[in-house]
Amino acid sequence: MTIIQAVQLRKILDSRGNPTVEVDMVTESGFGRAAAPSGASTGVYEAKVRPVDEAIDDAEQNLIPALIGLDAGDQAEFDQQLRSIDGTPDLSKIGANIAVALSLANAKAAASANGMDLYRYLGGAFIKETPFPLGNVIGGGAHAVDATDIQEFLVVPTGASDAEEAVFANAAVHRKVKELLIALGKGCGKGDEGAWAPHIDDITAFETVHQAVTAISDEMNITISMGIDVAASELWNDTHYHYKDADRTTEDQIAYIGELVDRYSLIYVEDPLREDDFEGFSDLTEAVGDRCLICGDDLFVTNTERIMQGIDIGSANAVLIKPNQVGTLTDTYEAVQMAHTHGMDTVMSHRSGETTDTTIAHLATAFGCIFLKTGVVGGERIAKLNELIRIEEQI
Ligand SMILES: O=C(O)[C@@H](CO)OP(=O)(O)O
Ligand SMILES: [Mg+2]
Repeated sequence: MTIIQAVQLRKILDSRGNPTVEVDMVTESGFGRAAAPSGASTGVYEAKVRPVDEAIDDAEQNLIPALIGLDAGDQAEFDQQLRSIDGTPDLSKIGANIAVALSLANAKAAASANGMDLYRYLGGAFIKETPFPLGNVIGGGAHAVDATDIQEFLVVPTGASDAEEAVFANAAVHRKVKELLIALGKGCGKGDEGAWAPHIDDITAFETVHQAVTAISDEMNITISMGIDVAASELWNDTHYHYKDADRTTEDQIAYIGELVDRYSLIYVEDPLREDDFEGFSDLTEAVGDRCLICGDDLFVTNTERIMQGIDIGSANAVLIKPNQVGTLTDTYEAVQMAHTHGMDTVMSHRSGETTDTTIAHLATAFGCIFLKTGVVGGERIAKLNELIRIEEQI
């Protein structure tokens, strides 16, 4: 049923118009398709992507033949094969883009051969809830030109009764933000992930999102909370965090983020400090971790060794999970397990360069992540949000 019979690789478009890899995997009675996403604000410790054309050529000659005949139902063995054929710690030989597309397609082929949806196949019989969507409504940083310094101003309807209501609440906030920006004379286009990308300072962005959240909370009668992804490595210039209106030392940055958490009741802060500053993260978590999730993205890069380093000194209370940062589903699963075992929450996340692949909605549900971070609008974002709604309907 699950013996791999054929694997096809192809180059497809991603949401930024760049090429990416898609894999079709066929087993005796199953089919799985998955595509690799890509980041703009990538962490330096992420697994390494290879240029698509050469990576596909190389894989067709040197990798795919070794995968034919393997059992897609044995995910750990499949991923181990990828790792041993690659032979590098960062998957730079076969390319993490090839690896992640193969690894996810393998799981989907196995699920399909078993006549199951991926979330059920991976999550088992006791899965009974989906995560809530966490989406950015204003953004800048590496995702838009001339917009905010902070990369993502996020919202999550923590008081919604289910994920479907939450998805629509986020969309309503996104619409309200547009209205408020136009009223400010700051009407604008969107960044890579569908968030508004106005030419405003960060505090104006906070105030605008806060106003939008308050209005929609009242209208829908649910609590909607705010969060941010600072993507601080992008602001760091060796000595300071460089904002358009200020330079902040690490101490200043920790104090500033702490103030923002209290001023805007932020429940989620991702990458408040640069990707090597485990200690700075720990100081911030100590200060506000009782009321806010401090989440490591570039800090942890979905890598168990780095997550363990953070656990040892209390760097964070949440881990961002991006399968393509680490390259295989087995490694992704182990990262989630390590986080949960140590009392940390996990947030499954899209990348800024995406396709209409919906796999992360299934993974987030199967793995018990608290949030699915995947934008609010835009075809490649709503593909995942709509899949979340379908999954919720089934469980
Ligand atoms: O920083 C992030 O969390 C991601 C997704 O929002 O951005 P990118 O994919 O560009 O790394
Ligand atoms: Mg991030």
